[in-house]
Amino acid sequence: MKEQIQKRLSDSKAARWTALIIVSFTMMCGYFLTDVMAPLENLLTTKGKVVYFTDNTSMPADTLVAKVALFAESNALSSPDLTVQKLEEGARYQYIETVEGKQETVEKTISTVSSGKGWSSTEYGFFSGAYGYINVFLLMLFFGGIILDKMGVRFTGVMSSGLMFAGALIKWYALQADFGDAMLWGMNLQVIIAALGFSIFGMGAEITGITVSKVIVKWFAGKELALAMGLQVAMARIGTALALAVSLPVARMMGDVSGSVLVGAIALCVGFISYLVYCVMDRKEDAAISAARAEAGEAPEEGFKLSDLKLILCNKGFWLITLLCLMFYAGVFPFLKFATKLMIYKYEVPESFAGLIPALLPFGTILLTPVFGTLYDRIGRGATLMIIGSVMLTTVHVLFALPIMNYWWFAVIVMIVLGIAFSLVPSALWPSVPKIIPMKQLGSAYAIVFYIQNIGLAMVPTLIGFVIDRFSTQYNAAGAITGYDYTAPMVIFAIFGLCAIVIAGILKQEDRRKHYGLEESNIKKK
Ligand SMILES: C[C@H](N)C(=O)N[C@@H](CCCCN)C(=O)O
Repeated sequence: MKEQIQKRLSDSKAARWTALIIVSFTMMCGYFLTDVMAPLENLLTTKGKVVYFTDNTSMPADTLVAKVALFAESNALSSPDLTVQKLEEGARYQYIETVEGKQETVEKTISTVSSGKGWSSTEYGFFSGAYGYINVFLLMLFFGGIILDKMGVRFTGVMSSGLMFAGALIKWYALQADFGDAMLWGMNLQVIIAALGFSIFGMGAEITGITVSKVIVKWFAGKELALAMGLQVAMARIGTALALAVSLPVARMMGDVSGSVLVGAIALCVGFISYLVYCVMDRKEDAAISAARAEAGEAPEEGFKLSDLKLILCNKGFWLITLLCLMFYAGVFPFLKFATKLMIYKYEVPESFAGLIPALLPFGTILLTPVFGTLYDRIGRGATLMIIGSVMLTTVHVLFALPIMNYWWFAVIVMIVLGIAFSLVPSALWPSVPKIIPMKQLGSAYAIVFYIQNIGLAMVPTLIGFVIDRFSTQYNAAGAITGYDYTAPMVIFAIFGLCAIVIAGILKQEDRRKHYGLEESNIKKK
């Protein structure tokens, strides 16, 4: 038996960590594209051009033109003959601004000018939720799990990472093209085509996600499984953090939001190639497994049967993990899509820096997810970690909802707490699935968890976008938007957190009854 174990490629530390890095890189590129539009919400929902000044403030271009004209008129200066088209980077303009109740003449220099798209918050919410539409409504994620268990990680991974790339290209095409006023289903045609691209991308990203999970279990079962999953999630978070931090600067530099998506599409092309490299390793690992089995006189492992689905679906522990995943992630990923604008309007952070505060969230998790993963590997307590994380998530959303402490530093502290919660739950949740479901059904099991989770990822942004348009947007007498009150959307996010606490509590009880081992360590003593 010992000899057989030595022959597997995954028994080489270097080989299994290399495999992990390669597949995690592909996933990281996917996460970059997933959140690349989040910091651009303000730009996407502004009509016409937006000017960014060197002092990191910004304003719609037509507002600046009007203010400059008004300044010239009230100071009896000759009219500047300025139009939005004539605004130039590096040019200085004077106008009147109300600072702390007093009117002051300010002089600002334009840093960059970018094109807004004039989407409504509902359109932005519809577009953000599109990530999950094909997965949920066409059951593609569900079928993706079956394809994974039937066809294996090589075929499925190549197919899904190819879909991510194709979806990103469609999204980029939609954003850089001009569709004029063309409408479909009551929405701008650009929104619909960009959403189609994002849906295809989302299908690829989720199927790649379950494939990568199966790859990690294949190489790390009985070894550093939670640490490996934690590191994969940490690399994914680097993708999210980079998206939140660099997306707006890139869009400003390239003069249009499509520039950031193009960078993501290029990264995905590299991610696709890196998965092809993993396939070479996987083929060798499979050959080693088959050879070792033949040598030991063992029959090849039985394949996945559709009847296996019943075993998954009848497992109460599995459903609790799935529902916890739905509620917890509904409170995090959709929140990130709206967090930059929350920073601008509730905490008065200049738009140029506003994306950096939500970016703290994934940055914190880069370090903490593997740390909590190691903790779970060594001392267990998985169900407890999930309860603590859910309590933190709820507290954070309640704090964001309350009309108190509207200071940027408070938002930073709360975001760091959210980062800890966002490390605790994923580092315990994902390695707990193989404790409840056997390896040969794992692809389908992860697919069902992801499927249910995607219902939240698809519907919650749409719901929040609608709630912001309907209940949070404040207007002046002339009908222009003056600000946003985020109480209602944040209360909705807090409710998801509350549900997560209840479910995590029941899961811990169920673990005590069924002995899944969620509170036990992962590393098997030899
Ligand atoms: C969005 C995706 N379905 C997801 O849930 N991703 C998780 C990581 C899943 C890792 C499973 N081994 C995340 O926390 O980003």
